[in-house]
Amino acid sequence: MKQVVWTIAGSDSGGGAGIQADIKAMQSFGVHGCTAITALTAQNSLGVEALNPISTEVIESQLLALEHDMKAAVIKIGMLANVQQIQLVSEHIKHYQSTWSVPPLVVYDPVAIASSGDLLTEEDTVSAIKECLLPLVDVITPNTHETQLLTGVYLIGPSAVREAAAKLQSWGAKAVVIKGGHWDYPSGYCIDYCIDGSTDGGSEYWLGNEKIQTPHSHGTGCSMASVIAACLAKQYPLKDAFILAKAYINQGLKAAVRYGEGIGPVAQTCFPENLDDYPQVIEAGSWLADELDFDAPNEFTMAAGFPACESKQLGLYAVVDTVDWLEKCLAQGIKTVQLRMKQGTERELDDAVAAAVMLGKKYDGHVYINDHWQLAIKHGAYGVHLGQEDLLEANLVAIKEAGLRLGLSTHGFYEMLRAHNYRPSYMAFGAIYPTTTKDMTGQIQGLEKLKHFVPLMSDYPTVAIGGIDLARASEVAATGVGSVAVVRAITEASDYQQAIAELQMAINSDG
Ligand SMILES: Cc1ncc(COP(=O)(O)OP(=O)(O)O)c(N)n1
Ligand SMILES: Cc1ncsc1CCOP(=O)(O)O
Ligand SMILES: [Mg+2]
Repeated sequence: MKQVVWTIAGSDSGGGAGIQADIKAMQSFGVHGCTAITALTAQNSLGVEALNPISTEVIESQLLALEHDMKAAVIKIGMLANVQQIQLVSEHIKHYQSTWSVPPLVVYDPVAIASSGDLLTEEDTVSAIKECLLPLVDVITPNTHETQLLTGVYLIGPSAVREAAAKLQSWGAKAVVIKGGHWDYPSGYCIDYCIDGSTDGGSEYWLGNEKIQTPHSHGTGCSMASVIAACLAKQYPLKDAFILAKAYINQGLKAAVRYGEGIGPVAQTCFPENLDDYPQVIEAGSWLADELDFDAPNEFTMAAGFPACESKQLGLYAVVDTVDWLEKCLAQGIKTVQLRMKQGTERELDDAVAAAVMLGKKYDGHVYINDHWQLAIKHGAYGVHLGQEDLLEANLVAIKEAGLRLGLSTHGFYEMLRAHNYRPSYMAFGAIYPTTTKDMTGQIQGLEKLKHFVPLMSDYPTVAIGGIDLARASEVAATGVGSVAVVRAITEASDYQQAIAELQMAINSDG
C-alpha cells in the first residue's frame, strides 16, 4: 500500500505551486497525498491577485478528518497565512508527535514569497514560526529569501549558508535544506545545501549543477519539499531524498512550458531516471569545491577515471575472508573474487594479499583486495574495493597510477552520485537484502531501488551485494545488474561447489 503524506498548504488557482504542485509531486514518487488547505490564493502566471486565508475552524476540521482515518507518515507544511494558523498547526503537530504510535515526520517549506515576488504571509509571522513551529520540524526547506527573512543572514557564500542553517537548527529544526535557486555563486551554478542533525555529529551535503535556463520555475520550492516528504515517507535517508528532489526539479525545469503570459510552472514529471538531471555531489578537492573554498580533507588529491574492468558483466562475485576460500572459488571457475580480511597481523595480511594475487594469476581470475590498498599496490592486485568512508583516507592517486581497478561501495542515491565523481572501475550497490555478515542497519536498499540504480549507472559494471542467496539471485540478476556478490551463499552452503554451480546458473539464465 502507498504511504500517506499530508500537505498543509495554500491552493494556487494557477495550478503551478501550493497544494496543486504538492499532490502532483507526491504522486510522481508513488505516495498518496492528502490535503488541509490553509488559503485560497487567486493566482495566475502573472502574480497573486488575492489571498484568502481559510479560518482556523475549517483548517482544523480538515486535520481532524484526516487524523481520524488517514494518519500520515510525513506531514509537509507549506503556506501558513497568519499567526493563528501557525499556532493551530503547531498545536496539532505537537499532539500527533506525542500521541500517534508512529509519530509523523514534519517537513516545513516556509513559503513567504511567491516566485512573482508577492508576499504570501502576514509580516509578523516570523516570531511565531520560530517559537511554535520550528521546535517541531524535522526538515525545513527555505529558499534564499526565506532563509534571509527567518535568520537575518544574507547568503553571500558557503559560510553564510552554514551560519543561517545553524540558526535554524538552534531554534529547533533538526535538519535544514537551503535551496540555492536564487543565488548565482559560483556564477552560472545552482548550489543546494543540506545539514542533517539526526546523524551522529551532524552531516553536511552540498549539491551543485549548472543553472537550467528557463523562466518557468513557478512551484519549484513546493515541489522540492514535497518530493523530500514523499521520499522520507518511503523511509529513504534525507541525503537521498535531497538529491532525488533536486534531480526531479532539474528534470521539471528542463520540461517546463508556459501557461498564460507570465512565469510557467515547473513540469511535474516522474522519478528521475536520467543521470544528466542529477546534480553533482560536491566533493572536497573537486573544481566546484575549490570555487566554494572548501578545505581539502587530507594530503591526498582526488583522483578520477580508474582502469576499466575486462567486461561490464562481472557475473558471480565471491567475497571471502581467507586465501583458502579464495582458491576454492577460483578453482570452481569464478572469475571475480575479493579478499575481505578484517583481521590479521601486518605479516598475515601481507602474506595473504601476496598469495591471493598469485592465485589470481594461477587461475586467470581477477582478485580485488578490500580495504588494504597499500598491500594491493605492493603485490600488484587486479583491483581494490573501497567503501565510502575510505574515499578520503586512501591514496586514490597512487591506486590509479599503479593501474589497479577500483570498485566502490554505495548505499543509496547520494552515495552513488558521490562515487560517480571518482569514475571507478565498477559500482557496487548494497545491501540489497538484510544480511548477518555485516551490520547494515538502515542501509537495506531493496530491489525497487536497485532497479533505479542499475540504469542510472549503466556506463559502469554494476554489482549487487547483501543478503543474496540462490532463491534471490534470479530476481537480482533480472534487474540488469552485471554481477551478484555473495559471502554466505557460498561459504555457508552445505555443498559449496553445488552452490556455486547453481548460483552461476541462476545469474546467467535469462529469467
Ligand atoms: C562487491 C562489494 N561490494 C561492497 C562491499 C562492501 O565494502 P566496504 O564498503 O568496503 O565494506 P567492508 O566490506 O569493508 O565491510 C564489498 N566488500 N564488496
Ligand atoms: C560486505 C557487505 N557489504 C554490503 S552487504 C555485505 C555482506 C554481504 O554478505 P552476504 O552475502 O553474506 O549477505
Ligand atoms: Mg572495506
